[in-house]
Amino acid sequence: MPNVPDHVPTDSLPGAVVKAADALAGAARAGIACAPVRTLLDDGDIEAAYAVQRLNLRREQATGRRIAGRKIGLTSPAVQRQLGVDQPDFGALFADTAVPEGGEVPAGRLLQPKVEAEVALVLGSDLPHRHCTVVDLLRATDFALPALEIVDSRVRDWDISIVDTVADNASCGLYVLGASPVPLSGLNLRSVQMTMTRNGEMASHGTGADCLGGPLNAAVWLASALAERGDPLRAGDLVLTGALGPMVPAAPGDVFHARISNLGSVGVGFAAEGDHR
Ligand SMILES: C[C@H](O)CC(=O)C(=O)O
Repeated sequence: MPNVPDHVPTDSLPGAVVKAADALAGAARAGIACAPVRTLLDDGDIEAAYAVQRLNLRREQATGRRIAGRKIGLTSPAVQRQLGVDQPDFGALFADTAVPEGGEVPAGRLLQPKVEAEVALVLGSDLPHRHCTVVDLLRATDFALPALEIVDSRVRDWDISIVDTVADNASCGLYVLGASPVPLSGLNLRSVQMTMTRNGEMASHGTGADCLGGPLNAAVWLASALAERGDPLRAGDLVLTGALGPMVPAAPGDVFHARISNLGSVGVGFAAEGDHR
């Protein structure tokens, strides 16, 4: 039995949900990816997968970790093709998973990292409406930033279905924010162009429109989905709106830089193997 905090009650949850949550939490703790959890849950049961996600988030919060915002995943056709899924999902971003702009990801911190570039939004007001509109979102957003999300999977070889990735907190790993916040006024996020290099070579590109037709559409979808579940976005939340282009696997020693037009640039490195600072 994996060693997971036992002070979050699980009595009211189906056994399969607890078993899947234990498998993913155990994999994260041991640093050894597990078998897909879709075999434990009913085929395509996305709500059960969100129940798994919520249980493990509650367990982490019970250890003192703080949720700083949300990520949207699987927004771009390129990423959907890479993973064989056809709908967006969401997960939670912990405050302690932020990497400073230009910083380095320590060796061994993640199991199977991949990097993607996206638009981040920071909210100045709550978004409590089940039918959030673009206007609600525009009024609630303080500023945008370029971001790198370093996704990771606790499932062996990224052998994931939508159920696996939702259960696994939408494959969250770490994230990096650019240094200069940009107000939304005058900014057309649909038409921004993203290019990302790995070790100086072009590795991924896309446009704002590649993210569910525009990062604001993705954020509206998220705000409505969370309000519907009674856990709305709040003032101060960070939202990673989803990849603008394909994810790129990261190896020790790699350096990534992304530029998003009108937003700026953001970069991160991966420590060389054996460099466990
Ligand atoms: C598997 C991840 O959710 C991919 C992601 O973060 C994205 O598409 O964005």
